[in-house]
Amino acid sequence: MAFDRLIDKIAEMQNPTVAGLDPKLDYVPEFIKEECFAKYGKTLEGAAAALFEFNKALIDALYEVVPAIKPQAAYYEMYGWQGVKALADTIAYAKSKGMFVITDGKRNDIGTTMEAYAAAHLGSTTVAGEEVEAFGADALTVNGYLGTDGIKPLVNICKSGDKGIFVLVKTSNPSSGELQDKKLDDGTTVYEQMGKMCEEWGTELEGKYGYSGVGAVVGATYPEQLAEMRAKCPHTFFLVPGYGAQGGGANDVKNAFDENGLGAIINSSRGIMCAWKKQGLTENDFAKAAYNEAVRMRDEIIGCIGKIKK
Ligand SMILES: O=C(O)c1cc(=O)[nH]c(=O)n1[C@@H]1O[C@H](COP(=O)(O)O)[C@@H](O)[C@H]1O
Repeated sequence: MAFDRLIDKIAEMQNPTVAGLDPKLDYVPEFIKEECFAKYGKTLEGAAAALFEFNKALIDALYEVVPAIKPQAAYYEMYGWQGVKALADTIAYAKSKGMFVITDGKRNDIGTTMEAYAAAHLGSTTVAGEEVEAFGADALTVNGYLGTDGIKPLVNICKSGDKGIFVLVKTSNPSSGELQDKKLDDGTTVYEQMGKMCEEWGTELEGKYGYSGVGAVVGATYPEQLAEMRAKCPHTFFLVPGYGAQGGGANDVKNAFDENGLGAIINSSRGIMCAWKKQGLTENDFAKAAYNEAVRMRDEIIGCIGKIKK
């Protein structure tokens, strides 16, 4: 099961974090952009080449200390098909370095269309009888608010292809409570209900460490809800965004973990990509700064939760 592989890497590295690769062109240092624009012009192709060079340098700096990356698809799609190719190339490169890849697409649709998304991001696509992998991530973020029809196709592919999903449960953004905190007739909240559905969907994808292949997204910006959901969803592995740039710290995310330090992976995107700004370094040292920040983040979280035990 895919999250068993992720847990193995987390425990081996003693690092429950994921580096978010959300590379706006503004974050890419001038020297990389100049090289790429000289080669391809100030075009989508030039921009996409710059994103990939930036990502490659970050992956090279991080892969020995950070178990996973999470590229958010929007930052690639905004540069057209050339950007989407940079996403595919980034996924392939991270996998070649042994990293676990979570594509952040927050996808959802009705059953048949969801099957197409599932094939695109986690499974394979049939071309004239040949099975071809399209993006090939290990896991995908999804929106479960269309219900079981939108999740079932993913569960099937996760089962056959050793993949996982993270379903949005309690998101990190300020207005997430407008809908997710609403109380239902039985007194529970909408996000609680979604957590319960993750537990149910996950029964088909049991893992050896007690966590299923159906994970949940719960934001670092809501530490109380993190604790509540950790207790209520004992088989659901959490992806926790909101650390760093959105204000979350180690104390806010510690509730996401179980007594063995398992059960969650904490994301930081801008905090890692733009770390040089806070370290008195120049943008040319962005990769070194990203490494420093990844190590600091790891040490801060491990300092709070203790050694990770499988
Ligand atoms: O699914 C996500 O990853 C996600 C869910 C959520 O509730 N909040 C959230 O910030 N994210 C993503 O996590 C990343 C956070 O980025 P930083 O705030 O720069 O660390 C972005 O890619 C967001 O799209």
